[in-house]
Amino acid sequence: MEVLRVQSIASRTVDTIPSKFIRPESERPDVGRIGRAPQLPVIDLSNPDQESLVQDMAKAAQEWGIFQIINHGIPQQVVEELQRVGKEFFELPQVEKERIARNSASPSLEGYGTQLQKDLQGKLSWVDFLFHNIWPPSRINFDKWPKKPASYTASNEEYAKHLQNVVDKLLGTLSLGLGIEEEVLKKSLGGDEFVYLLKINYYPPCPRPDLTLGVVAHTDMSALTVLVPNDVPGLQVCKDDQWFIADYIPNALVVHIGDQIEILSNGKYKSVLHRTTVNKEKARMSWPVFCSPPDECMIGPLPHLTDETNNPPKYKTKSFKDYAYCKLNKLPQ
Ligand SMILES: O=C(O)CCC(=O)C(=O)O
Ligand SMILES: [Fe+2]
Repeated sequence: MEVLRVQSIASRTVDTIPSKFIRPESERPDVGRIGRAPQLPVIDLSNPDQESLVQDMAKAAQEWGIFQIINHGIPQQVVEELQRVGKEFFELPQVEKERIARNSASPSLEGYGTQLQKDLQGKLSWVDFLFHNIWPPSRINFDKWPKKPASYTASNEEYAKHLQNVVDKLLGTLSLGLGIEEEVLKKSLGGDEFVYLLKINYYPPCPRPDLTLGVVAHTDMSALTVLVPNDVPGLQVCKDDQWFIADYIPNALVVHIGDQIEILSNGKYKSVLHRTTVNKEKARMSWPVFCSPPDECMIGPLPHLTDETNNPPKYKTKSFKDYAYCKLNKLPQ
């Protein structure tokens, strides 16, 4: 069955978009009216003063649930390679991309595709994507990795190798920020079985960016997400019930706190509500890596952080697999 991709629709539309992409007025990005974020918190991962690093990151995770990291140790050229090969993949002829299309009948998210979640209004989003795991090796299925360009595999493996150090540092620092031992969050999330799922979002240019959204408002179901953006802005974040346009500084990585860390922290850290807008002239792209516990891992508020009388658990304990099933099917948790 042929699936129509947003990229193909975009290449045929000049000044209108199909009605399936038009969001109800209350959901439109409303770029003219909403505010610009003062600046997403910036965390310097190379800060030698551990105490201030811990405090700054914990504050950002509590107040925003999202921050940018600089001096993260991933060489710029490794990030640029990741971007280059991903962009080249999306610029291939459609038949080439369809070779690794996601099988919509399979429970796996991996592969090239369009629209993942059932939208309650039956609306579509202005984005195509590619999903595949990049870590650990036991979770990698190269059948869903592009064969073109030829350097795709090496560039993604190199990025995954560097990313692990960053993720370990983030988890360690966030643990200390909760007043618990450095290794607790990582251990609770499956330790070395922690799964890194790369997504590439490709938002084609859109003649009516005022009417549609790239990704609709959501929180990530991961534990945390580390994202490389391209140079086209479009991320909006919700803080204290207000939407803001988020600006980020060049070469920073954007870290989202996801649902699993909100749950483990018993709500102290916030899973950020966010969405994306699209651009009239340029393709926007982003490379989030969703870092999540393995399917059978049980996640609930950490016993270190709760007590039945003063601070009872605010969330149920359940396997990540059950959590993900409810989230993707919009069922109560
Ligand atoms: O493109 C972005 O900046 C964010 C994408 C996103 O939120 C997602 O894919 O979950
Ligand atoms: Fe997201």
